[in-house]
Amino acid sequence: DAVCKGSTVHLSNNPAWWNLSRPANSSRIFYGVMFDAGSTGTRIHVYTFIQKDPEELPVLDNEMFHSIKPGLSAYADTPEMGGYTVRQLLKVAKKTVPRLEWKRTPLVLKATAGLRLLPSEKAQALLEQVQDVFDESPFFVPDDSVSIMNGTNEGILAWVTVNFLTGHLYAETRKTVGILDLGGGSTQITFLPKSKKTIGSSPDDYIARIDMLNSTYELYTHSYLGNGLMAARLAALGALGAEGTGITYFTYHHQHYPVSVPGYVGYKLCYQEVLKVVKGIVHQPYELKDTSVFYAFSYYFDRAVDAGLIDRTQGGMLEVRDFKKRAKEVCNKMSKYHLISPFLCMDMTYITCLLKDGFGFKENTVLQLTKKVNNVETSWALGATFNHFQNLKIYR
Ligand SMILES: Nc1ccn([C@@H]2O[C@H](COP(=O)(O)OP(=O)(O)O)[C@@H](O)[C@H]2O)c(=O)n1
Repeated sequence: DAVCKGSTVHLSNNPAWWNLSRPANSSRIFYGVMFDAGSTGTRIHVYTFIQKDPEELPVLDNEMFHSIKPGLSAYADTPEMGGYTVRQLLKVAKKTVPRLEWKRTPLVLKATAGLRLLPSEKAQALLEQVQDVFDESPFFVPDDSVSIMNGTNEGILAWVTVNFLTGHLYAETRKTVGILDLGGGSTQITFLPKSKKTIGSSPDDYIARIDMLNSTYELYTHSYLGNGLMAARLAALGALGAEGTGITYFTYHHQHYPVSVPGYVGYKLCYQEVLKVVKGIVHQPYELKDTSVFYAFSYYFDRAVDAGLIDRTQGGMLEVRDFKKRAKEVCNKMSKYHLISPFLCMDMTYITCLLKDGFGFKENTVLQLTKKVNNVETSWALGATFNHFQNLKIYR
């Protein structure tokens, strides 16, 4: 299957990892299947792990990844069709996991902002359909395998994934990287504060403790529901009213909105409008100045590609000011960029506003834009799999 190409992870910058020789006879190979039911799409991750020592984190040997659009919430009124999309994705797991391993390979699905924002009976109907598909499958279905994940865990688990894949969780230095995730419905920020003041000056529910690899980390983390890129577009478009020129359709949360995209508003006016979605809502952590590097993915990555700031396959390093500079160019030269996406001006301006006036990043903060690290998706899904296998404990 050409779509489902696998990959092997080499963590060459990580001595603890590197020193592991090829699996001896005592090593066990096992698999984990995690579904990410996001607001804009559903994705399957099939992980192959090698466990040498039961006391240590397993080695990730391979990830098989496949995604489809739209997300489950698009089937709010036809939940059985939502179940069908999951059944289609399950074929990837059947192809990847050897038949003999099926009955001990767990299937887990976690839904994010799309289902959080639906009326609960509609969300439940979708989850029940997924549960039926899982129950009919030949795989192992643990208790609580189909659920809506809370936003705090979404941020923490993405932080775990990125720091695991970059080798930071093994290093003695306790140097880690922060993460910025911009989804369609919600957005997450998570980092390990260096200063006690950051923890002291944060609302209690912004701090979470996790145990992993014999270390405890006290993390700053928050998920803003309604501040994902599509949710923010909707809020800002409402604010801009009908002063625009062309009519276009904007589909979000299973609704098609005929919107008049402003022909020319310019960066300043656009910034004023998106600021209303951010101001007074986003908490600014005390310390963001020297928190080394932040990894930014999802829509941060996609829009940086669309705006020509980074290469789609390579990703790259940007500073916050690069988003601002390009947002101005896109908004003030709409004719050049309008063809790429009528929303690029608004999206780039929102990202700039969220980073600067939202979180309070400095203009020279470095953002590492990444889709994959060592060929594995930067997503909460890997961290959620560790959490499931009890290699990671979260306390709140
Ligand atoms: N494994 C993944 C998952 C999401 N994404 C991107 O994340 C963005 C949307 O995230 P989402 O649909 O999960 O949104 P939320 O439900 O988290 O708000 C899109 O840009 C996706 O392409 C990705 O690049 N890789």
